[in-house]
This record gives sequence, structure tokens and C-alpha cells, in this order.
Amino acid sequence: MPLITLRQLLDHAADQGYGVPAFNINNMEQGLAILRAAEACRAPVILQASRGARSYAGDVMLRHMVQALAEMFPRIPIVLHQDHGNNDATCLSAIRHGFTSVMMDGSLLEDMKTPASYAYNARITARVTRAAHAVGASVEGELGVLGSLETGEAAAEDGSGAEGRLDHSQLLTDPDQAVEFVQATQCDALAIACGTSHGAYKFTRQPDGEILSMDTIAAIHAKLPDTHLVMHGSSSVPQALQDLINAHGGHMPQTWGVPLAEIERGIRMGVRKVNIDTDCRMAMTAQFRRVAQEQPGEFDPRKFLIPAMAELEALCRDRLDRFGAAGQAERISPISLDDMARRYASGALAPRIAAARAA
Ligand SMILES: O=C(CO)COP(=O)(O)O
Ligand SMILES: O=C[C@H](O)COP(=O)(O)O
Ligand SMILES: [Zn+2]
Ligand SMILES: [Zn+2]
Repeated sequence: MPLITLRQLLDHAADQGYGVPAFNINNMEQGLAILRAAEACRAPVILQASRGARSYAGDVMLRHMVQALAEMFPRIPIVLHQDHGNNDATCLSAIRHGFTSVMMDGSLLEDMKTPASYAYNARITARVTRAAHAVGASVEGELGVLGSLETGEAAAEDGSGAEGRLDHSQLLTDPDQAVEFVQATQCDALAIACGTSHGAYKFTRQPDGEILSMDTIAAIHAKLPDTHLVMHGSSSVPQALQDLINAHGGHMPQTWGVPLAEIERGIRMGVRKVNIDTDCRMAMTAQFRRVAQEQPGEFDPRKFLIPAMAELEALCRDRLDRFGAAGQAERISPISLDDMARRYASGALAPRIAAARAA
């Protein structure tokens, strides 16, 4: 089937009460593993490419790769989403290359390091949303800066993250401002900050409410019950993968990610898109290390990539299952971008925030 939009998928997920993992993709092996998982559990899926992925693989390669996946897995609804777009050009060029959805991350300036003002964020997100909706594509905005409530820092290892120390007011999305932001920008989905951060080193202990603020999500959902919320930095950093990496020559200091039970709780509170990259990286790397150590004479890359794909497929299957996306694929028939554009133009897809105003 043709690629579908994020908005169509998340409206369905909200209606049926499930969440959708958004897996980052850079190459064919990740694409095959993710789609094999989706096919096995009959789930829709979001593939997202960062700016780093676009320069690693190239826009033409990514476009054709995802088209090939859609052709190979015709029963699976696929969204192709730009992860952390930093300006209009990144988002609009993604749409030109066949992405059906973009994230305009105006919580940081274009350098993706400097926290931006609310006014800047609202202005650029509204502008990108107008342009994207004119051609039927969806937009995810972000309010609040991702970073650790333990240290006040964003993970430096990753392509997108604030530099310097942040205070609690920056690290936790303000629910009232979230209402204002959705109204001002008309975005389709809202990424929120609640103490998660990108990369493997999110928490120095099993997180509790002090350092992973699920209450923030509950408060935003209470004010914006119809807005699709997005959790970034949602890898669980499984102990088994840390152990597998470390047992085969790796050196990852002990760390904790976002417990799956907390993500499941988030899904019950309006979280519809759950961003996972680090876990996918760890799954493949663990198998690369295992094969390299157990078979030091091996030099065929496929002998590394085949078990790496199997490990990633198992991880993706687990997430699609646990978030409730399994079995949903056949319930979705694609709405074209042109039709989505008409629906936006008619006002039918405008954010519903009356309940928030009344509160
Ligand atoms: O949020 C992400 C991509 O936008 C990925 O987060 P992780 O680093 O936790 O996988
Ligand atoms: O935004 C976070 C993702 O993990 C993408 O990372 P990347 O920029 O290294 O591809
Ligand atoms: Zn951000
Ligand atoms: Zn992210």
C-alpha cells in the first residue's frame, strides 16, 4: 500500500487506544528487520530518519529503500517521518523526498544545541505546519527541552541535544503552554519533555517519579485529551543487551532506560508515538560483537548482519506487541496526501482543544 501519514495513523491509534513505536532507520538491514517484525505481528509502523540518517544513506537511497519496503510488505501501513527537523528546509526537502510526516523541532535553534524561546518555537512550527498541511503531510512539534532531570544535561553523544545545563522549567513541558502551543501551531502531534533524553545514558538508577515525570504527561493529557503525545528518548536500554555487549568485549557502564511499564502507562495517558533508536542500535551491535568475538576468523558481513537483524526484529516485535499496535494493520486503509490536504483545508483536522479551554 502507499505510505500513510502520521496523522492518519495516530488518529487510529487514539481511537483504538494503542501506541506506535517510531524506529529510526539508516540502512536496508534495519528496514528489513523492522518490517519483518511488523509483518509478523500485523502492525502498522513508523520509520523515522534523522538528519544524520539522511546524510548517511542519502535522500534518494532512503526514498527508494522505503518504497521497496512498502512493495515487499504491501499489507503493512508505513509512515516515513523526519526525526528532529531543525528548520523549514529540512522539513520541506523531506516532504519532497516522499516523507509523509515531519518533526519541526523548534525547542532548539537550528544548530540543535541552543534552547529556543517559546516565540521562536511557535513561529517556526506554525510556519512549517501550514506548508506541510497544504500538501497533506503531518507535523510533530516539540515543547520543552529533552534532558536529564538528574544532571540537567542532554546526552551529548547524539545528533540532537541541548548543550549546557538546563533547569527543571526547561526540562518539563508546561501543560498550559502546551495548550497555547497546539492552538498556535496546529501541529498534529506534540513531543513533550518529561525527563527522558536521547542515547543510552538516561538514568543512573531505576527511574522513579523524581527523574521520570509521568505526572507531567498526565497533566498535559488532562488539558489536551485529543492531542497525540510523543515520547522521545524512549529506549529501555535492556539489561540483557547491555550484558551481551559487555560479555563480548564492549564497555558500556551500567545504565537505565525508560521502563516498558512506564511507556505502557504513558500510552494510557495519550502517548501515541514512542521514539526508539538506541535499543535498535544496541540490538545490532550486541550481535556484531558476539560474532566478532566468537568467530574471529569470520569476514563475511552477512554473518554479522543476519543475527543482528534477527535480534532487532525480536526487539521490534516485542515493542509492537506491548504497545498494542499488533493486529492493527488490516484495520487501516490509506488516505492519500491529497485527501489529507483537503481535510486540513476544510478545517476537519484542526486540533480539538475546547475541553482544555473550559478547564
Ligand atoms: O527519541 C529518539 C529519536 O528521536 C530516540 O530515543 P532513544 O535514544 O531513547 O532511542
Ligand atoms: O534523535 C535521535 C536519534 O537517535 C537519531 O540519532 P542520529 O542523529 O545519530 O541519527
Ligand atoms: Zn528537541
Ligand atoms: Zn528524539
